[in-house]
Amino acid sequence: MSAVIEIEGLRKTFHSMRNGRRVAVDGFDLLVEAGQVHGFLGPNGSGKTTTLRALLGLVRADSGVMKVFGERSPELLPRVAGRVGAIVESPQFFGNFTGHRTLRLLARAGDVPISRVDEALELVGLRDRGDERVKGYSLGMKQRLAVASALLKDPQLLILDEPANGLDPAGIREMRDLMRTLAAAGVTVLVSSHILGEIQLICDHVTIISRGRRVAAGRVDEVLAGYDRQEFLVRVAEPERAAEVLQAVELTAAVDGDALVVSGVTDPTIVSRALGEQGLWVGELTPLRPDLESVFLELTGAGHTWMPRQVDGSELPADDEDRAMIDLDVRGVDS
Ligand SMILES: Nc1ncnc2c1ncn2[C@@H]1O[C@H](COP(=O)(O)OP(=O)(O)OP(=O)(O)O)[C@@H](O)[C@H]1O
Repeated sequence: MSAVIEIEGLRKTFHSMRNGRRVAVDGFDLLVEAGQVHGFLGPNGSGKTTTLRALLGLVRADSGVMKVFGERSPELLPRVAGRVGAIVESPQFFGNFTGHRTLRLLARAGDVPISRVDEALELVGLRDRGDERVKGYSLGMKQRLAVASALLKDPQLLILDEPANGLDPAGIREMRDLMRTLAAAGVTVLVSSHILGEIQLICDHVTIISRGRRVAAGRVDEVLAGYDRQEFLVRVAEPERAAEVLQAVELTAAVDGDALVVSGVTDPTIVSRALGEQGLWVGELTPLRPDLESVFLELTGAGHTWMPRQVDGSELPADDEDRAMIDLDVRGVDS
């Protein structure tokens, strides 16, 4: 699979009179391969926008190597710019223009055939609303119009910074469907978000950033599997006695309300057999799979004291700040 975006050792420091020196991105790596819908996940202020801006040459990096379609960015980005659509800063549209007119103007300015306007509107599901003024659009429709503007040149790579920000669940669902449509059409998508449920539903790959550093990367299912504690929820009469029975067969069992959470279960029949032999009949035995939310909380240190680590197992340098509570939006997204 060919690399579409490669970032190695990106570092960016901001200096301001008011806040002094602030390291926004600190030796960050990212690899996005062709055909991926890649989630770029991190809490507020973790460095996502700065990374994307540096990649696109909107802000100058201190150090690091960045490539888009194999070309050094930002120096040689113009060579591949025609293959890249990006929305990193929300575009402002004229409210009095229709969606169609807005895109026609952008198409002319970008030397794109006007026939692409209808195609782009169709892709984002605005074909029927293209003749309405933008000021009458919902926030979700405006976001989709922004995506349509990035799709005008029929890009092979689409970079979207927080496309679901501020959207209601219906808007998020529309945005998700749109990204799936684009992926099915062969567009590689990099989408940043701090909404975990969204990334889990939309993306096949994920890179998690915390305080400017990569703390995990890989296929979403593999990242999740790395944090599977082989836990099961067990519903049984007399959960306290059941916990003792399971502890006697060297399982870790904790009473949770009227049920038990048992960890380290390699074979669930061991649980049902051990309990059945003591006359405790299992009413429910459900695997508790980790979701991105719990993995994210572990990796970024909230609520846990162990060190965040990379997917390759290497530890990151100790830094108390990494364990600080983070401003995390754990909104779920209904499918
Ligand atoms: N122009 C700037 N000047 C000074 N500091 C900045 C600037 N841009 C970003 N930062 C700081 O860099 C850090 C990373 O910010 P960034 O916007 O990249 O995070 P983010 O992950 O995109 O956050 P969010 O999810 O809230 O958009 C933050 O501490 C932020 O305050």
